[in-house]
Amino acid sequence: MPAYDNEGATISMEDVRPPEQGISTIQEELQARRLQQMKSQKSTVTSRKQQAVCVRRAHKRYGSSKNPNIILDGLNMTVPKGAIYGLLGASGCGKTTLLSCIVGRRRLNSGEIWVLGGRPGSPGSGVPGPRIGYMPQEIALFGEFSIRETMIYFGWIAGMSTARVDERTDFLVQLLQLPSHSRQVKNLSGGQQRRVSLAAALLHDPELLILDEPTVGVDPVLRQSIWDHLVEVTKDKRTTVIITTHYIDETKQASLIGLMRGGRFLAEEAPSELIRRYQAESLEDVFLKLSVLQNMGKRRRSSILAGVVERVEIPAIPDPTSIDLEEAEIGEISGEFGDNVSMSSKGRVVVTPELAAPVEALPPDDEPPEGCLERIKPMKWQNMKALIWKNFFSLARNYGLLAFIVLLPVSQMVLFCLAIGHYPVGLPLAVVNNELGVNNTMEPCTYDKDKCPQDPETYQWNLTRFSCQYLDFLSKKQSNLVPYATKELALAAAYGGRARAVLVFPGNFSESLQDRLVDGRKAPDWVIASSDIEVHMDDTDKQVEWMLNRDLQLAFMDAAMHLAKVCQLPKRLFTVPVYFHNPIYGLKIPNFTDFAGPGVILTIIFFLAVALTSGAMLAERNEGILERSLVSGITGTEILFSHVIVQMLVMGIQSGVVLLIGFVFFGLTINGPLGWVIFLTVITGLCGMTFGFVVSCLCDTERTATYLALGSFLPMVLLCGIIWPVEGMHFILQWISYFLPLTKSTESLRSMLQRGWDIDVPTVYSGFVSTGIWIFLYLTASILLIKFKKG
Ligand SMILES: Nc1ncnc2c1ncn2[C@@H]1O[C@H](COP(=O)(O)OP(=O)(O)OP(=O)(O)O)[C@@H](O)[C@H]1O
Repeated sequence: MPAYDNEGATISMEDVRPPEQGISTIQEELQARRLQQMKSQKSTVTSRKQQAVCVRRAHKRYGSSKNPNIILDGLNMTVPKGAIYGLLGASGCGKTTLLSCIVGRRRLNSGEIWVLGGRPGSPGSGVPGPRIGYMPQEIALFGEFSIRETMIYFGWIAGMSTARVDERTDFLVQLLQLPSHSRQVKNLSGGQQRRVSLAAALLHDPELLILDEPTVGVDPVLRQSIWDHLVEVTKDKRTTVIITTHYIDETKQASLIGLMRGGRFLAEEAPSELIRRYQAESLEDVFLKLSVLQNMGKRRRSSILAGVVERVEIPAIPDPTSIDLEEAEIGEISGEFGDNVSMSSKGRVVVTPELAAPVEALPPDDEPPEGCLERIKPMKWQNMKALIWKNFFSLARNYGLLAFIVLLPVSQMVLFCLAIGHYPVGLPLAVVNNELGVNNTMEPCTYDKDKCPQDPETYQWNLTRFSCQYLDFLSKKQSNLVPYATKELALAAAYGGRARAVLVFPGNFSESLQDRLVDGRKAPDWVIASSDIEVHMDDTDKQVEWMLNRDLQLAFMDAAMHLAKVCQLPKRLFTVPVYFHNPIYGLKIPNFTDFAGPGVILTIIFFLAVALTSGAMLAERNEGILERSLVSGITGTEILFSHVIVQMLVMGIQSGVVLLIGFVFFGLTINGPLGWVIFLTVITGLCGMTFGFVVSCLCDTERTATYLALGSFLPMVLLCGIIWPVEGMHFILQWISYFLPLTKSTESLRSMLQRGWDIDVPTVYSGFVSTGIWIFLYLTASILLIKFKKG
């Protein structure tokens, strides 16, 4: 009767026992079941709640439903209170997955789990929480912490006083032969680190100890003393232990052994029972026999098996009425062991009578399903204290990170202030000045600066070499004027990339200009044409083209004003009749650094916070520390808020550094309220931090987090009005831009810094409001992701 078939490689345990014995045992068993059904039963749920751990019909798969990787396939497990339960199985068979479902960190796809009388994760169950001591497979410790600090962290979470932690630490250091408590975890050997991890699980004397391979890298003597300790703590039945190990023989001291294979238990028996049934000398022998069965491959017949396993019995049911009815129906032990062999048996789960716990007060029944918000638990002071302390010390001990925190914003701000927004100077301009004659490149372009070309008596004008006057003023803005003999040569230089613009002055430029200005009505077209400066520009670089254009026009205005001045005429007589007064806000000479400064400051603070926070969170998660903390009873909300508190300090330092460099050292304009400027900068950092939380919750690895952070960086910089006004974007992008976290805050900061506006102006306060909303959204998203993104 194969209950589990693996590609036709099923070997039933019925195949390996004498047929008459198999039949009689089954008949007895069926009769016992019928009897049991007729007897009055304890409630199934109540009996399950009285076990330390009870798993029923557990199904768990990874991957999509189309391509599932089934890990638990209808698994049943019963761990009585006070037992040491050895969970064995081939590597990758799902032991860790089962344990993380038990501690409430992963959810089953279907099935039920009771842990210490409650459902993991349900209110009042205490699981996850200090009722459990969990040692995960990874080291899951802070490398920078000493042994004592590690114990203080986990002890505080478990609600212990520091004095009690010290007392227990002394005991555990001795028991587990650890070095001095002041040694940093990162400087310990792998085996020592595992023992510290075990000590952290044992520290608070939990009701249920879940130890995932605690004896890896531990010498046999110490391994024995660990087992002795486990036996000791389970003596009074207050503590239950579930332990996974690859050292099979050490589990002979366990009360029960669960052999996992193919998503179910192959056997769940007392070790002595297994040894008896397989008539083996030791557990190693039992497994050796099973391994031989495995090696025999896909052959079904018991003739082969019989040679190896002389006689295999179905375990008797110690007391059929002691097992709940539903369990009896599904209590078939089935599964496989090894790669090719699967076995099934009508065996019973052995519940050793002496291990059955006395009836005691049980946690309240599970409450009806709650809404998302109700599931977010309030923060506990003891947990916050431990987390803030841990975050602060992790930071303070990491000198490289500290240097990064301070030096990165410094270098970025210095680079921005030095590199961005300044006027391009020294651009090569090709000048063909035909006013100087054929030898125009040789002849010095001079003019009498103080002489008015108008005769003071006759008022006749005699304007000469105005081109030189113009070039003199132009050279104050752009000094790299290169003379060329002909227009063709100058254009060739521009086409060859050796000149950014070509200026050509006609031969009679000054004369024609004079005719045009003095009596424009009589000026023929050729006079108008030859009074123009001919300009050919390389427009590839728009920024350069605009600045050059402005210089060329301003140089003419300056030269004309100078002419008016020396002739004692009204200063603006010859200028374009459009007069620009001092700007209402901002500087008369446009400064791109001032325009981009606010956006760049906020971008630096925002993305540094994203990088730091997501990096810290992912490191914590990938090293297993986050998981372990969550199992210890810390909530996602507490983790996030503790990071917020410590990162606020970092944010304060970074904001101070960035603002100091920008405003004090590089003199960026600051006309507005400094307090609000600092506050906006800090809350933008906070917003970045919360975005970092979302990134770290969404991504599983640092690499994907980096991609996501980088992927959001460029759109943010492009669309938030940092380097280009939002009004100049496509109207759809303008809409998108208004919904991005840095748009409103950049505009707000710019208005405070350059316009000097205060918080009561809508443009200013909308930046604060928008940032606040984003913080709330990001924080809520991360809390929900931490809460619900399991397994
Ligand atoms: N997060 C995950 N996503 C997808 N597959 C996973 C995930 N975690 C584990 N698995 C797969 O589930 C299977 C069971 O893994 P698990 O870690 O539970 O095994 P295990 O019995 O504890 O192994 P070992 O003894 O080597 O620690 C493995 O095939 C593993 O690759």
